[in-house]
Amino acid sequence: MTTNKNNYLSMNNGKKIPVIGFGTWKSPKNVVGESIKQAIKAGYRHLDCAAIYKNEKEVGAALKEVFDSGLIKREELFITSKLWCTCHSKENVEKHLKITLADLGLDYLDLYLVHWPLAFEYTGECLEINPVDENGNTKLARIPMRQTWEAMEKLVDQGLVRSIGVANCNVQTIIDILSYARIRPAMNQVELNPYNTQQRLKYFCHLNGIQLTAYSPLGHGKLITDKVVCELAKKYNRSVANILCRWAIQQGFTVIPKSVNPDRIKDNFKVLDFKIDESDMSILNNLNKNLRTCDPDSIFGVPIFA
Ligand SMILES: NC(=O)C1=CN([C@@H]2O[C@H](COP(=O)(O)OP(=O)(O)OC[C@H]3O[C@@H](n4cnc5c(N)ncnc54)[C@H](OP(=O)(O)O)[C@@H]3O)[C@@H](O)[C@H]2O)C=CC1
Ligand SMILES: O=C1CO[C@H](CO)[C@@H](O)[C@@H]1O
Repeated sequence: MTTNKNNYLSMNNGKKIPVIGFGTWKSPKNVVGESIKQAIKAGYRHLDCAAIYKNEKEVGAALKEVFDSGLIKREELFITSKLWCTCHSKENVEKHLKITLADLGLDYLDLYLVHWPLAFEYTGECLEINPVDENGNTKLARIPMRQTWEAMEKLVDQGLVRSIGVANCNVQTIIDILSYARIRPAMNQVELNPYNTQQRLKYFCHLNGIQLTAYSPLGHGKLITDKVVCELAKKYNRSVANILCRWAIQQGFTVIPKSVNPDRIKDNFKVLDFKIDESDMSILNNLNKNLRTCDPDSIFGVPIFA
């Protein structure tokens, strides 16, 4: 087994999160388990899951195998999951965390995130991405973020989750949460890559002690063919994915590339043993075009970043 060379970042509650994690969105049910096992063997100690990815049962089966085989202990892993937008009411927050825990076969999560600062009508235990009315408009629910956040805080009190945070939050939404939070968000997981550098959000989160996780670090695959990044990959004798993940780590973010390909899973982890020069970091930052792969306007018809 590969030696665990994970580096960690400290969150505002003193808990540590490995800087390199493993994404699971769009990992099909029949391969996600194998990819989780390969990731753990390659050295990943941080797994990024979500109820809406609809593969948590399969992730859980793989975790059971690795725990039962003695390959790794539960406490050596940092496991994140996320509350979907249809489950924001105070009753549903605890109910759906417990469904996620049962699916993953765990008795606690290291980090539970509110997946979007958006509340949709409840669709029952079978989650829908966005329930729509007869005109195709997303059915929003009148549930203030404060209700959801207070329910998230209770999960920490009960010992069901070690840390809580948010995803896809802009500066304004975080200011709102900080105005009533008893437990401050430890993490904001957002789209971060050289096409979407989010400098203002980075500055704000840093000032307020909130760590950032870079999701879609490869631009959901789109950045892999970028000419500038390909040139830098040649210069450093690294893969394009390595350059992109290293860019995120050097900004102080945790990063969660996804792959179901065994060679890429191994390669994407090799980002802790080289450094990109400051001048090349600037070249990467200059690629910014505020491009969002996960644009809530196109996914849900709700332009929350406008
Ligand atoms: N909080 C949120 O709202 C969101 C969270 N996320 C999280 O972030 C994770 C990562 O983001 P994601 O959008 O999946 O996209 P990534 O930016 O990680 O890119 C994944 C894509 O790149 C391919 N790929 C992976 N490694 C390589 C490589 N070394 N060379 C070439 N191609 C590669 C993958 O294909 P293959 O599998 O075939 O290798 C896949 O198509 C998600 O899986 C999820 O866990 C993502 C979006 C939103
Ligand atoms: O994590 C994510 C990926 O899948 C979801 C559903 O399509 C996205 O909305 C979300 O941001």
